[in-house]
Order: sequence, then C-alpha cells, then structure tokens
Amino acid sequence: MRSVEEHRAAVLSLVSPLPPVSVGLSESLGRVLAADIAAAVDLPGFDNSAMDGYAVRAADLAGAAPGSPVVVEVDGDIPAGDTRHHELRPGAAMRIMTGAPMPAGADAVVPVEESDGGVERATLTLAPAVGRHVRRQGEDVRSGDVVLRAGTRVTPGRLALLAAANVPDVLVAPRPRVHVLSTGDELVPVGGHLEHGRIVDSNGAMLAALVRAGGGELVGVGHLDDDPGAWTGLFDVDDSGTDLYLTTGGVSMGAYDTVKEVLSRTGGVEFTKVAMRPGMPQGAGVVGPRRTPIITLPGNPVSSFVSFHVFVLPALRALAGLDPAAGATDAVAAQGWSSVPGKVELTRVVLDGDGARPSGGQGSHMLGALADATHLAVVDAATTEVRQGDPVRLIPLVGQD
Ligand SMILES: Nc1nc2c(c(=O)[nH]1)N[C@H]1C(S)=C(S)[C@@H](COP(=O)(O)OP(=O)(O)OC[C@H]3O[C@@H](n4cnc5c(N)ncnc54)[C@H](O)[C@@H]3O)O[C@H]1N2
Ligand code: MOO
Repeated sequence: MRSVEEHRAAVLSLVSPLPPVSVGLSESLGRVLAADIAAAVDLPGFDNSAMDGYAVRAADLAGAAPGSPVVVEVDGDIPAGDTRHHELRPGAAMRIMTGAPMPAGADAVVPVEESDGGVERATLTLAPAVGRHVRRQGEDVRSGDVVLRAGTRVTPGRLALLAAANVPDVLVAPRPRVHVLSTGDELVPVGGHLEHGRIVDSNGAMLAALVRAGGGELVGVGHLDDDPGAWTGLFDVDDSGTDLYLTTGGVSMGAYDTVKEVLSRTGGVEFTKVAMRPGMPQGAGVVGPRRTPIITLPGNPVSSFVSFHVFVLPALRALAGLDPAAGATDAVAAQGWSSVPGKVELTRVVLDGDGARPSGGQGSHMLGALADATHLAVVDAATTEVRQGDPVRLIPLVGQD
C-alpha cells in the first residue's frame, strides 16, 4: 500500500502551474495575489484636514480658550477636492473641510465646534497643538512600499487599500478549470425520483462545491452510468478548457467498478490503495490527447470528501501556482477517540475553545456528521488511541474560513 505522502507526490507530479491572470480590481475579491503589490502613491496623498474647521498656524492661537478667544481673519474656503495651492497668511485662518488639502504654512486645524463659525472673521476658542487634526502625507502608506504580498487573499479591506493606492488591475492566481464526473447506475440527480435502491448523486454537488471553495472553476458536472460504453470517446474531444478531471466511484474491487476497468485499459491512469481511512482506493493519471490530469476518487461520500482535501486541493493549489500545502494547524484533543492501526486516519472533528472532538459517526457514508465538521484530524498510522489532551494536527476544511 502507498503512503499518503507517496500518493500525494504522484498526484502532484501530474500538474504544472498555470500562468497567473490579470483581473480588474472589482473582480479580485477572494482571489489570491500572484505578485507583490507596491503602492503607486503615498496614502494620504497630501497633508489634509481630519475635521471641518479652520486651518491655522498653531503659534497664532497660543492661549486661545473659551474665556480668552482669538479672532482671526478668514481668507477663504478650501473644500475637499480643491486642486488649487493655497498659502496661509500669518495671523489668518482658512475655512477647511474634512479631506481638503492643507494650505502651505498651516500646521493645525481648529474644529468648527471650537469657533463662532465665522466666514470672514472667526472667533476661535482652542489653542491646537502643532499637527492637531492634520492627516500627514504618507503616514499610512509610502509610495513604493510593498503593501500586499504574493499569496495573500484579497479581502474587502485589502481591496479598499488597493483601490486607495490607485491600483486598477492585479495579477492573481488562476482558477484551475475542473470537470467533475460522478459514476454509478444508482445515482439520481438532486431532486429526482428515488426508487428503492437509488440514491442522490450527492458527490457531484459536493465536489462541485469543493472545487469552487478550493479556488477552482467548474467547467462541467456530469454523470456516467456503469456501462463501459458510456466512456467511449469521452476524452477524445477538445478539452483544452479543462485543467483537471475528477471522478467519483468505481475504483474499488466491485464487479461494476467501471472507472478502474475503463481507465486501466487506457494505460495513463494508475490505481492503487493508500494507507489511509477513509479514502483507501485511489487512482490518478492522465487522459486524452492533451494528457489532461485526472484524479479518480472513491465513491463513498466521506471518502471522496476527505480525498479531495488530501489530494485534490494540493493539486488545485499547485495548478494555481501556490504552495500545495494549505495551512495545517495544531490543537489538542478535547476528548479521546480510537483510530485504525496501520493507516493514517482522517477523523472529521469540530474545533472549538476546548479543542478538537469527533463531529459524530465516522462511517465513510455518514454525511450527517460531516456537516458539522470544521477540520480533519490527521492521526498517524502508529497511533491507535488519541487521548484527551494529546496534540493533534488539523487540516482545515475548505470553505470554513
Ligand atoms: N471488497 C472490497 N470492497 C470494497 C473495498 C475493498 O477494498 N474491497 N473498499 C471499500 C472502500 S474503502 C471504499 S472507499 C469503496 C470505494 O468504492 P468505489 O470507489 O468503487 O465506489 P462505488 O462502489 O461506486 O460506491 C461506493 C459507495 O458510494 C456511493 N456513491 C458512489 N457515488 C456516489 C455519488 N456520486 N454520490 C453519493 N454516493 C455515491 C455508492 O452508492 C456506494 O454506497 O469501496 C469499498 N468496497
Ligand atoms: O477507505 Mo473507504 O474510503 O473507507 O470507505
């Protein structure tokens, strides 16, 4: 049997990074930056007022207070967006609005609340410190500084920074294009009629969601029944719009395990057992004239889900030009549980303030317990008992963050 690491390496050997793509800023939300981004401008871009009030020289207002106001001449208004360059006369003030550029010579702002609101002449009742209510050019970000590193996901806050820094387009990791194929005669589309013996094709919906949540683009979701004839010519079409095929089901030892039967014949796909639970039967290789990578996942829903995180997600990340290893975290076991000997067990757990605990029944058909899980706990092959308080390595489930 192969180890998890050996099979992951075999899967990763099938994929090469796709080129990064340039997207407009509004399209960049949720994408991962493919290059460092330097600010093209200072932020703020110029000294400006943080308050509606009067731009002044602080020295002119020494001693100003409610009981000892200072009267100044007002030399005009500076609204936000004013592109003129003003110079403040000594002893005078200018009305200034929030965000408006400070006039040369001014070094503080008196808020309008500390005045009589005068337009030609104003009575000011505050002696501001130098710099009071002035937002300094470059105090937030300096032009040329790297503001976001390659590998960073664009969040609304980061998008705001890029917008303020006047960056219209960004280079982001591409979304690998994935075609999902469910297999099995027993499958009925979601919402379909369930005769005795039939089940819903939940893996198709699940893998489509995982692909999207994992940074891929879904280019097809199909279903093949267990007739080998259904595969004829499937990969002979122009599939230049597909970077990866994913199948579920039909890779074990059954009499109707068609994926294994058909793709073993083509020669490009290797089927193997991996020392893990769930997800033991696996396959990976290439199909079609372009030798497009394919990963064949086991049909049991939880096995397929777990295998996605262990093998497919690293492949998607590698295709996107990212580090295949998505950040694992460490925690402690909030309760004990037993684990299968000789295989890595990927226990579906809920992580909360007390630590990680199994999210419920661990059968590879049990989606009920999967729905609550937040992480996979990686229990190594030599461990048969996880005890309360033991350290555990956790792989976060895609789409939880
Ligand atoms: N004799 C043996 N039997 C099995 C072995 C083995 O080593 N020897 N391995 C078991 C393990 S472990 C797994 S995992 C499964 C993998 O089986 P397949 O990949 O061949 O999958 P199927 O047999 O087609 O289906 C298994 C199970 O999953 C359900 N299924 C399949 N596709 C879907 C779908 N799209 N949506 C929802 N559910 C699906 C299917 O109905 C079966 O219940 O093999 C074990 N057997
Ligand atoms: O290994 Mo299978 O994937 O447990 O159910």
